[in-house]
Amino acid sequence: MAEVIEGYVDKIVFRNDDNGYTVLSLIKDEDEITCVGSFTLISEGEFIQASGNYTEHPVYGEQFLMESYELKEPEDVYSIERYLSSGAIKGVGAALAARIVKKFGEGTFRIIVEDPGRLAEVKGISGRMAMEIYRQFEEKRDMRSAMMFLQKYNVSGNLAVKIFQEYGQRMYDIIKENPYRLAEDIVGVGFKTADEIAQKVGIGNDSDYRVKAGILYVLLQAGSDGHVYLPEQELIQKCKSLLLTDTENINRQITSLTIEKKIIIREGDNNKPVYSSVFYYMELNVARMLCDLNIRLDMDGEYIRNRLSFIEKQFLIELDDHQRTAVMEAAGNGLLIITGGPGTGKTTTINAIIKFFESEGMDILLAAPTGRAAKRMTETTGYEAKTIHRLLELSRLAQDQENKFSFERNENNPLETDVLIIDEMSMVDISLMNALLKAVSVGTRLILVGDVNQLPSVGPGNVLKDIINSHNFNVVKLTKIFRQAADSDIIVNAHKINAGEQISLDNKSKDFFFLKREDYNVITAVMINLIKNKLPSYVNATPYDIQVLTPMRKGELGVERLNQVLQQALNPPYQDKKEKEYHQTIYREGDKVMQVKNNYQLTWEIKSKYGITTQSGTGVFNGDAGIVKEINLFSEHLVVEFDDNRLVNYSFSQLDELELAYAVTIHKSQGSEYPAVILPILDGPRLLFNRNLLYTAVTRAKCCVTIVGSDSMIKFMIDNKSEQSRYSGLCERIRELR
Ligand SMILES: Nc1ncnc2c1ncn2[C@@H]1O[C@H](COP(=O)(O)OP(=O)(O)OP(=O)(O)O)[C@@H](O)[C@H]1O
Repeated sequence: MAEVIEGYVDKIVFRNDDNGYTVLSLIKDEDEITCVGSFTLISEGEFIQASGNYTEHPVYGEQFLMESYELKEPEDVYSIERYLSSGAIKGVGAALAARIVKKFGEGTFRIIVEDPGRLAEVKGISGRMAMEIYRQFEEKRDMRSAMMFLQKYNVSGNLAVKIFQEYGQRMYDIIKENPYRLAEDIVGVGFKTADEIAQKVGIGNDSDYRVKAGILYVLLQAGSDGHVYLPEQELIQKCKSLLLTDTENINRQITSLTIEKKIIIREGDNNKPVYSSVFYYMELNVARMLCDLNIRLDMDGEYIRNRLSFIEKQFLIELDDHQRTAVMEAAGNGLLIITGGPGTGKTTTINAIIKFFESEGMDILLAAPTGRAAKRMTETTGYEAKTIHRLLELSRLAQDQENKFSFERNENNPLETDVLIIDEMSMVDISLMNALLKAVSVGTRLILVGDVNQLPSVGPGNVLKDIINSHNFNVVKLTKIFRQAADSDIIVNAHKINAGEQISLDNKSKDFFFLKREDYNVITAVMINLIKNKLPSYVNATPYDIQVLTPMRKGELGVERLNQVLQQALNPPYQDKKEKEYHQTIYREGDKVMQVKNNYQLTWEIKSKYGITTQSGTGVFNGDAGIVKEINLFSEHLVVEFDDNRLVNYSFSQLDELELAYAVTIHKSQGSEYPAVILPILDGPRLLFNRNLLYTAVTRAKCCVTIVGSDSMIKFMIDNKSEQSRYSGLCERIRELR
């Protein structure tokens, strides 16, 4: 049986803004009661009637666990004054509250609502302020009504606040007429949520708003599959199965969206590509800016050759012909692309290029698309490399709008450098490329380095491949595997896989092993043994550094199941190790986890051994891996330690940004390197099991690759050249500009 208590909210002791979890002290007949519960909207000074039960917290003692509450109008002058002076109404402090109540007594709230102008009769309140008091008073009430209204549509408290803040009272009309606007205007509302609301409101399947929103949603989804556009027929088919409406209706709304300039159709092109306009202009810009940068720069060839010989002597290195050409082209062109597989001398070439420009007294900047790749570039060149996001100085983050960010460095404030070298270009998608190129002014030498055979970027586009295939720019392909690299079977096998040649699985190698096992459970048991016992000493690393990479998310050998099994084996429940279950995943202190989306707002700090913060910053990126250091069940937070001892606090409601990372997909592993990689390869979708995927997986390992599973599947993957195709028009856009 729930108990009911009444009192004033004296103080909000703690509030988690993400999930509304609140600890407050309530004054009831001069007693102070600690109440806890998830309520976003309770403010200090309010008089509430709460129902719930008293519980005993092991650390904090007796608490009242609130299940629900009702806001009561304060009934007496004392209460009214207390409410007004609580800070609930900004600009009204204790003295002013006392004067208002003295003047209007028990009728104060009625006056505020019905005749707010009269508040100006009180000394210190202008007519303007009177209206402001009214507005705030009403807004609180309105916000509550809005939340109650949205609750009918299963909209969470947090989202309801966002919706109300965006639209105010217009919210009711928008929800009744076109809830699909929510999907456009509010981060956190997608087509599916809007569609659910629309159904409850009674909006029909064929509604124009619905069909339009559906078309935009399908294009957005295509983007998350890596496509920059969709051919018209494919778009229509996808819309039909999503919306269950007829082709004619879809065609009509495609036309309408074209007129509104929300989408662009390339009528003349083969498969009639349909772009969301944002992507279309990105692609056009990238093509144009690349062509603009691609100018000949005046540098005497003989002079460069001499300088280079000098550098080679100085650093005791002899570049091969391709590498030398790369340095010459880098010096004489605004734009150069260098591509090659592992061990073909890309890093050595980058270093020679840096030395050359440095000896010319030029400014050089280095960057890579991910934190890990930037760190590696720093290590191999000895110069600081930043992530592209940092280089471009990410800025002005609108609250809660993690996808809407802008860069300080752009066409109006370009990077001040003579040379810019970007590594791991295969991971750069069309929107990052667009942002990058905007910040590079003509005359700067831009050098793009990458391995075109790696999997394409996670985000939309096929940027590196398209640039190379356009045959419009200077490209140096490095193909020779240098002697030192040729000693490594990881590198030799990677090149074989890429060339479609079968690899030897006879275990005569020192760094490439194959264990034939054909049963899921046996494969898992073998992997656990490798991680716990065999590999750490072999590669001189901790079990944490040994990474399982798998092609899939689902299935017996998919990321989801493997993470459960590996967690149980490598970090089982233990006495006082704290845990938190969230959406069917258990996070436990000591777990290996990975951030799965870019979050530019998350703050990190580095602490000294005395616990003092010595450095702090923002931004945790997709693919960053760390360890759960601490779980605090009371304040509902979890602390993860990432590379370089960066500590990041996650509220429990942010846990969907983290995944267990004992196993990760090969796609997610791009740009990372691990001392040892274990690949469970048995069976799965044929389209996915291709050469490209195996190549990317193998090239993630520095010291040792172990494949556990089926040799026939490995053979199949090497033979399977089919890549999942991506719809991207960058190559054509570049060619059009010739
Ligand atoms: N011109 C050269 N002469 C002799 N050895 C070279 C030359 N260029 C590179 N190497 C050696 O070949 C190996 C691979 O070179 P490097 O690390 O530059 O290649 P990479 O393409 O960057 O490789 P990865 O992509 O695997 O990092 C290194 O041991 C390097 O010292």
